[in-house]
Amino acid sequence: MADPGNGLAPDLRKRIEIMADHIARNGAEFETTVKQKNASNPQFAFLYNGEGAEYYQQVLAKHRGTQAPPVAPLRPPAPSPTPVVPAPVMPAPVMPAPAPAGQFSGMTAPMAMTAMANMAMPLASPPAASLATLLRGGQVQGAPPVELADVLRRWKEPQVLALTPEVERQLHGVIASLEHMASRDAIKSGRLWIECNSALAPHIASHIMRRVSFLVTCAHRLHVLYLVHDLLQTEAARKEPLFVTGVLMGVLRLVQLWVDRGILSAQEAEEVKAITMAKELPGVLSPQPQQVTAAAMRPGVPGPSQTMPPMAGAPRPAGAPCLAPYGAPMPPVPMLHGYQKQALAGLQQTGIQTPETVPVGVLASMIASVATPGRHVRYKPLDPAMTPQTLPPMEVPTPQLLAKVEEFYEDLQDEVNSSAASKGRFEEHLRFDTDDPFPQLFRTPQSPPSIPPVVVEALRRAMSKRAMPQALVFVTGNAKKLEEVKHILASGEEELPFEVTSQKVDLPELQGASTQEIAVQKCRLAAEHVKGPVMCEDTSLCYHALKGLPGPYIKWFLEKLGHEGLNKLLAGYEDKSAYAQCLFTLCAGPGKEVHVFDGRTEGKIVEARGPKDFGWDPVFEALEGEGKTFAEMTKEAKNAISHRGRALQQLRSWLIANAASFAEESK
Ligand SMILES: O=P(O)(O)OP(=O)(O)OP(=O)(O)OC[C@H]1O[C@@H](n2cnc3c(O)ncnc32)[C@H](O)[C@@H]1O
Ligand SMILES: [Mg+2]
Repeated sequence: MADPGNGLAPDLRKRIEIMADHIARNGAEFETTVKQKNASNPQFAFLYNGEGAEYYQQVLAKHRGTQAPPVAPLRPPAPSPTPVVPAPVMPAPVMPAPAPAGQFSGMTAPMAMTAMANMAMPLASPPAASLATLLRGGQVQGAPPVELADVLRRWKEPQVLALTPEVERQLHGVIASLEHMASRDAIKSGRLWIECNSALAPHIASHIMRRVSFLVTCAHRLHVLYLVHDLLQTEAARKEPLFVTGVLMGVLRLVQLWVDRGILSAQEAEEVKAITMAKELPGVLSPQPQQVTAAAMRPGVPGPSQTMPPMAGAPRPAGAPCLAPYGAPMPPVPMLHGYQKQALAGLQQTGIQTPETVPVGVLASMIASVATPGRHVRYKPLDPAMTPQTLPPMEVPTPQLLAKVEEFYEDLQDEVNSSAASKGRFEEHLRFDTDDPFPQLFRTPQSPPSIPPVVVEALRRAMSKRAMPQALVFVTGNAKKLEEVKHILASGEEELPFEVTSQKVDLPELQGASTQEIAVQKCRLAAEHVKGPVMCEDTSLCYHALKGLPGPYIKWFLEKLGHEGLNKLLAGYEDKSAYAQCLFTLCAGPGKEVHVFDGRTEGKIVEARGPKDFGWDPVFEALEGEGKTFAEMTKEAKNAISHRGRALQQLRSWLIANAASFAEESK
């Protein structure tokens, strides 16, 4: 039988294998929950018989030691507020829950949970538990409903045990450090501090529990909860990422993690959930404002309207004992269970609820009721190992794409022109207002942005330049030629869309039937030598009287006869006319086609005049040279009419027009 995993993308296979492993270990309810959470997530389509479903069933069956069921098409479960609750599979640990092992055994689960209950504000619902049940806020089938009064009877607040002023001050600092942000560092250093003071764990726990009630903002309370959570997590010595979204979901998931780690029993967790979700606590009276104030003014305890200065201990009343003996009960503090807006002194008069005045549990319930399932996306930091660290290579734009870009801008421009009531109005969009640093263009919503032609042109050039080979090598052994070529390219109106470099190679002086043939052969040799795109140049001086000779062999004639000899060649002829010919050749690489560009300048052979630094320049007087030999002319004047200038102009135009295809050919 074919392996259903074959053909799946490696990351999908991996995802399926991990998921199957987790589901096999955690049971059907876990699977149900994961399915609900990922109903609209295409990455988990295999859960509801999308891509990879067969492989998923196979891996799952292997884990479970069963036969994979046939994959029938299913629809992803629609997120429902009242989903079907499968039978729980996790055995509920025996109560009371064991305190976490390790040095911080003094911080019992009930203590931590009582602290949390204070933060979250109370009340009831059913017992028993599982992750699925908790997350769905549902009730386990057949389980009796939780009696809230009963829960409260069993979950008593622990006694608040006195701390030394110094420890109290330090604890104050730990909690204050979480006021604005539960940063990883703040939580970690808080946990380390608690672990260092593990001998005082029960005292610290009870102080945290009491203080949490008085923290002014819900966020601050939540941050302290994170600290408690971190502590318990570390104690349980197991790390696993949270993957639940939303405030309430986060809290409930936290509770479930504690269940998973044996810190809480499932029963306890369900009770905590009941308390967290409750809008009111039965039979718990709201404290009188003065009680709260009195409690708030207790040594080291900030009042409800006080903010905690970092690392600052509250003043101790004069004459008060510095330190109650460890373990000695402190005077009673008011019960602060339940949703008690009166506890927030100064705010009860307004009747206005703000996030700061609504306790965490109530706020979480509100958010849960308005939040659409699946709308929240859990924040997940990017994993650098899975994130590309460099940009992908830039695609070379094709000529068609470039044409489309230009077309687009043209259309845009047409649109602007036609939508403007008049030309004048359009121009107004482009005008800068002297009082307004921003041009109208960027302010008028009805006018589409106009891209100035100069920008379009620059863009086109930049793009076509990028499309060019890295360098086009001008192969020549003649420094004077190179100098002229550079000069001509630099002074041209249109920039050559690639970078010209040069390489001095003395190629063999070939002979052939025609100047064209010689030039083509030379260029092929050059491309072989450079192993890339090249351009070459061959110059001839052709006497009409001698039927084109010396032509391509002018180099030898010049070397052997000099300027005088070049004149003497025509001594027997009336016709002193000649033309200079330049053949530029271009080749994309070894074995590629050679393109030839032919430039000519008519003139006559005269006695040498002018500087003698470049070939036969002193003896050639161009017809358009106003009586001057090439040697007597300025560089600009010569290049404007020269054989070289003309051939190079043709080459430039061709390359600009065929930039992309030449680049493609040169690959
Ligand atoms: O390496 P390559 O490019 O072949 O350089 P080269 O000096 O060998 O040049 P040619 O084979 O094209 O030979 C042409 C001869 O004409 C000379 N020459 C070329 N262009 C010239 C110009 O514009 N004016 C005067 N003399 C020129 C050049 O110095 C050579 O003696
Ligand atoms: Mg040569």
